[in-house]
Amino acid sequence: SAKLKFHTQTTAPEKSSSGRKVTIVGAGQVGMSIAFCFVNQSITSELALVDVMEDRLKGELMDLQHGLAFVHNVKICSGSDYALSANSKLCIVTAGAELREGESRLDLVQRNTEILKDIIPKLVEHSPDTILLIVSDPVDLLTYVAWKLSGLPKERVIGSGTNVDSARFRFLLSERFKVAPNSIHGWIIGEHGDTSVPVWSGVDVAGVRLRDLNPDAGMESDTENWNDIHKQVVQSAYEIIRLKGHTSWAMASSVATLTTAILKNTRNVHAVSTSVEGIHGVQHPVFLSVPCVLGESGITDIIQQTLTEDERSQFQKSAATLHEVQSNLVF
Ligand SMILES: COc1ncc(-c2ccc3c(Nc4cccc(C(=O)O)c4)c(C(N)=O)cnc3c2)c(OC)n1
Repeated sequence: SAKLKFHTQTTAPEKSSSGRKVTIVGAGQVGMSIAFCFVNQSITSELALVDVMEDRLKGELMDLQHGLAFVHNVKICSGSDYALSANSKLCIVTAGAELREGESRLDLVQRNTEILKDIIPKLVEHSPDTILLIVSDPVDLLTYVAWKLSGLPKERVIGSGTNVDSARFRFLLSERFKVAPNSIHGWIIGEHGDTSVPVWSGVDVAGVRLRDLNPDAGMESDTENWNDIHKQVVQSAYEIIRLKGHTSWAMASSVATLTTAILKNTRNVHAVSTSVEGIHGVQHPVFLSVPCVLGESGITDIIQQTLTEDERSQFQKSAATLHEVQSNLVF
């Protein structure tokens, strides 16, 4: 059969992986949006898609591969065998049960804990040096569960946390400031979702602090109602799910940025979920989002922000709630 003739130039064996291989577990809306983002932004040249639904995976693989002629090449493999994830620098976990009618978040976290009990040990078995990035919800609790199940050092178990919340915050601020979202510093920390904490004292554009323009910004007394923006951030996930059924694009762009920081060791600072024991007076081993420096070894440093008494107490209240739920988890 017709075969290209090579003048082979090296006797070196083909390397087991590029050192920047990424595995995505979960071929749902979020997992595949991340994969599509990776292929189009050339985030990595080696991608493994792992899930239990083999037919779905095969279709997604074929559809992604058929677009490779238009972008930088990516070696993509897929299947239900976790050996496909071997030698991954980063494993992104988007798998998980969807909230069912009448189910509470606690029920969901127990079901998803069961699922992580199957997934995490297999990922670590095939990539003992990997970094885990947990996206499944409730992300702060599931990142703690993944850390306990993996046995990895805490700097290598990261939750997507409030990275998307902070991006939504910066987008909504950009609509009022009339400048681009990536020109605005704005941090949402703590628990991803309902009880996240906006750090209003940290909102600035080119060093011009919102609190210097409006000392009441973020307070109930604020006549300009800046706090409505945080309320919109909390509501937006529910609103998007009501309107389109799920969220995907912002999370995919967020994960692509976090992955780039890790693969390229950029030391960019992102709001992601990490162990905050000893931070802002938290005594328990819980995972919440704070500004973290991301590099090739995972979370190398946490930026110590100065919080107001109110921000600090909100943060500690979230920590106490997560600690309570964690103590009821069976795994
Ligand atoms: C002990 O052996 C074993 N084997 C497989 C699983 C398991 C169960 C559900 C999984 C899973 N979720 C899933 C699969 C099927 C149904 C549901 C659901 O929400 O009903 C959720 C996913 C995913 N992509 O969301 C990915 N992997 C899974 C893996 C498992 O979970 C406890 N245990």
